[in-house]
Amino acid sequence: MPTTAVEAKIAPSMLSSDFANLASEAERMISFGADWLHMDIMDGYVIASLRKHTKAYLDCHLMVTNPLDYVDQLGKAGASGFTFHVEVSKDNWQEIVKEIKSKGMRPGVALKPGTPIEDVYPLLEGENPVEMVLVMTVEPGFGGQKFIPDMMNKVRTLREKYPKLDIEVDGGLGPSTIDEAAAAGANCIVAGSSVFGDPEPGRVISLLRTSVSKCLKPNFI
Ligand SMILES: O=C(CO)[C@H](O)[C@H](O)COP(=O)(O)O
Ligand SMILES: [Fe+2]
Repeated sequence: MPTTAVEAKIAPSMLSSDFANLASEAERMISFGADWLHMDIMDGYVIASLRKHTKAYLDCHLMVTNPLDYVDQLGKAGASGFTFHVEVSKDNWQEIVKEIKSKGMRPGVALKPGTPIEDVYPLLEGENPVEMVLVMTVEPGFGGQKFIPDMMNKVRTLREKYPKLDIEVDGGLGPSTIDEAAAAGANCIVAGSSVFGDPEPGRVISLLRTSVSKCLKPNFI
């Protein structure tokens, strides 16, 4: 299990950015105080082209059926975190995690709203555990959907069991939903439309961070 302190990580989802200006959009978010850039992946070309322009942590969320097919490609493209879905990796997650680590990336596992939290427990135990769990708070697919508050039960359960784990939430996060997610124990926050759609993205990033930081209990450290 991870032993480092749990920290707030704010990750604007580049799915909501202006794709024609990806490099300057990334630079803009980092200058506004973003910690990570969240990349929703269909293939690795976008990662490779953005990597040429930024040193930022590229937090890649693989919404694909065969994650193993993407490990080598994303490793070469310069991905930082590689988060695959538990629903498509029940039989080969150990091999996927090993491959991710061998390419120098950080493994994470995501689960869809209909998937029980117990399904990720095996991936957090043993010799080669994942280092982050991404609790989807909308159905994967596109930005701008409504946050599903029931998912906070999963976050709470996970935080109680794993005080030092990075727990990421993704979908519908913004000023009106962050307090609920932070109170449940989420520390990595993906936010697309709420950040890119605001005239002051830096203000939203800072608000998200403040909410998470307030809830980081001493026992998480
Ligand atoms: O994984 C995703 C969609 O499947 C995106 O990361 C997510 O939609 C972020 O966008 P928003 O904050 O607008 O909901
Ligand atoms: Fe995502």
